[in-house]
Amino acid sequence: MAFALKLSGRDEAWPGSGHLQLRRFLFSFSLLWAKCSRPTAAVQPTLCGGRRERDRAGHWGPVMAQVDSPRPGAAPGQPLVSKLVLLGSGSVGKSSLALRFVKQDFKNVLPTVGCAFFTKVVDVGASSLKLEIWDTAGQEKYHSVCHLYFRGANAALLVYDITQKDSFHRAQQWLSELEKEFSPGEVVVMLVGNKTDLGEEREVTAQEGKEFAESKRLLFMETSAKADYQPRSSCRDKKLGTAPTCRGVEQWI
Ligand SMILES: Nc1nc2c(ncn2[C@@H]2O[C@H](COP(=O)(O)OP(=O)(O)OP(=O)(O)O)[C@@H](O)[C@H]2O)c(=O)[nH]1
Repeated sequence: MAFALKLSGRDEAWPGSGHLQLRRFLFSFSLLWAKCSRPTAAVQPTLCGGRRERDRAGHWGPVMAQVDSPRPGAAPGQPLVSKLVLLGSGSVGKSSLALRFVKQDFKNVLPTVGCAFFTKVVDVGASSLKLEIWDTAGQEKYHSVCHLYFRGANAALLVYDITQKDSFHRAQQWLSELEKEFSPGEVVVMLVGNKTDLGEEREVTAQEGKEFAESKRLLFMETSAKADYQPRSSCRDKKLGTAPTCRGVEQWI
């Protein structure tokens, strides 16, 4: 697939970058994945705190407080496995974010065809985490097949381009799609506003993104795959900040 070609799609060692912003970016991603990791054991435990009802306000969103440590049942030394899916309109930067994450690189990439898949093993605290990353094509013509790829996901990044209001609305529609596919609390969702380096062309304020994320109880951050920028680490979220995994990763960075 196109993205597999673009990114090679193979396991890579955790890069030992000393770049603070990159670390924050990776920290957020690692934490997100760690929050919803599952062991490679044959019988998997319920993911992300299990199936939950909507709360009193009718919110649908991740219940993160329950998923702050590796799932029980993983054999010592065995990596946890987590499936993460990237969703969003075409050209919002999904592949670029993945490329930044996997290879600490940014370059012009071709539009994804269908879906691309690759893996990466990272260390989070004392545990290893094998990330199965599914980068879906954002072009409308691939919309009908995307739901095939996010089935079984533990986490989803809903990516929009801060310079394209439409892409922000589209990200909200993707959330509705996820709601049809998953039970409340079954998947951790992060809303990601990308391309902050194009601030002068901004059409979606950080406040708008934050407010929507909060209204749906999603994680939220803004990024720039190009500038390697992630100013608002979701890991500073109060709930997450007290989680053992978060503390472990904070020590590590
Ligand atoms: N300025 C800027 N450009 C970016 C950024 N991230 C991605 N781009 C550019 O945006 C365009 C689309 O990036 P992709 O990563 O292919 O976007 P995508 O969401 O994967 O697109 P599809 O594969 O069509 O779904 C490319 O020209 C990238 O170079 C960013 O943070 N800042």
